[in-house]
Amino acid sequence: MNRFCADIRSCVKIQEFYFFSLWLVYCPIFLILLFSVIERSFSLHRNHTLKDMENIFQLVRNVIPPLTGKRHKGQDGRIGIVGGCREYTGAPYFAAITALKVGADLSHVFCTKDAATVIKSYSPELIVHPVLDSPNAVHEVDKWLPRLHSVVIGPGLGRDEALLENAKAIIEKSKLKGIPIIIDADGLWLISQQPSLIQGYQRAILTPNYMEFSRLYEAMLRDPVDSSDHHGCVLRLSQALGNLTVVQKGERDLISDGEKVLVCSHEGSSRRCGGQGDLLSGSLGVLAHWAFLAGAEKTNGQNPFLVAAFGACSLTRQCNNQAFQKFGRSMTASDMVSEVGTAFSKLFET
Ligand SMILES: NC(=O)C1=CN([C@@H]2O[C@H](COP(=O)(O)OP(=O)(O)OC[C@H]3O[C@@H](n4cnc5c(N)ncnc54)[C@H](OP(=O)(O)O)[C@@H]3O)[C@@H](O)[C@H]2O)[C@@H](O)CC1
Ligand SMILES: Nc1ncnc2c1ncn2[C@@H]1O[C@H](COP(=O)(O)OP(=O)(O)OP(=O)(O)O)[C@@H](O)[C@H]1O
Ligand SMILES: [Mg+2]
Repeated sequence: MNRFCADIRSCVKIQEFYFFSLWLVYCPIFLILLFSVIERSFSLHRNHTLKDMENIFQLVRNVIPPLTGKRHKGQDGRIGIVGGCREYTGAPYFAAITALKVGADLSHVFCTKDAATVIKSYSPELIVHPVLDSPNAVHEVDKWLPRLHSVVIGPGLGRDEALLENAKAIIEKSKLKGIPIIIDADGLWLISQQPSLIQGYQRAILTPNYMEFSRLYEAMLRDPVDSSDHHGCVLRLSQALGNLTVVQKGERDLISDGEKVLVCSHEGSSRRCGGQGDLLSGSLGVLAHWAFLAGAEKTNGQNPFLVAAFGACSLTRQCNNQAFQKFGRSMTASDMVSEVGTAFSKLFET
């Protein structure tokens, strides 16, 4: 009986040993196969995304006007910035100077009287109109509109009722002339109070940050933002506004015209100082004009405002990346402005 039990025990041990050796042989093979499948699917996804990004970069390159001796001052862009009040003089400056550094020929700022001298003193390159709080503000800006290729409404505008009323009338005048309009900052505050002002005007691009997006979304969809579905939210907001272009800024920028969602995750940095969105809206002022002018052939049939927005997001993030490498934590929006030229060449001219 003892011997019988010993036989059974040794038999069980042999079986255990057998299964253990099988496990030793097959487990690594299984793991290698599993990892190779996972690796393959990730790298396929990565290649796919990189290829898509490269295609859109190429479309941005296509719309950039070549620098030739045949063009006269003004042809590459006359951009208007509507914003700048007693409290905020930095925001319209960052937007306007970025427009120039991206390649516009002339950059106009329409701001309050208080802000004008301050903004002029930052830069002799800007043309500054101290009209926004004057009784005939709308007429004063309207005089210039036929000469402007795009307008950026909102950086540093503030929330004074009279200024918002003037901004509203300037948006209406710009729409009548078919001018591309970029709406940012307090301009978005105005739109979230009165969405019909811009609804259905497909030459408009809205550039909300996190907070501005939530306000707009709640105003239009009567629901809070679904934080598990960012793509769906930006798509729905664009659709609700009549398929105009929405750029939701954040860790990744999501850009939608209600049909497509482009993602810009170009490497920036973790530094979140104020003014970065102003660089984005200023550069978008120029790129929207260039893409709109270039026509469908140059953008391969893609919505020109999607292409422009992708270009502006990539450029802003590249400026952020370069400035952060130089200055680290002390980096500010002015340091990013200094990087516009090299960032632009690196992304679009190499
Ligand atoms: N140098 C200058 O002159 C500059 C002037 N500027 C001008 O200032 C004006 C107001 O613009 P704005 O962006 O500060 O106003 P608004 O939309 O109310 O947001 C404010 C609140 O939103 C929140 N918040 C924001 N992001 C968030 C996030 N990711 N995740 C979560 N929360 C987030 C955050 O809330 P908090 O953290 O404080 O609770 C924050 O306080 C406008 O004219 C603009 O052009 C700027 O351009 C900067 C440079
Ligand atoms: N978490 C993040 N990581 C990387 N980049 C970001 C992040 N958040 C925003 N950005 C980038 O910073 C730029 C400005 O976005 P932001 O949300 O700061 O705008 P904003 O609040 O309007 O800025 P401003 O201070 O000029 O008003 C965009 O180009 C965006 O891509
Ligand atoms: Mg902003």
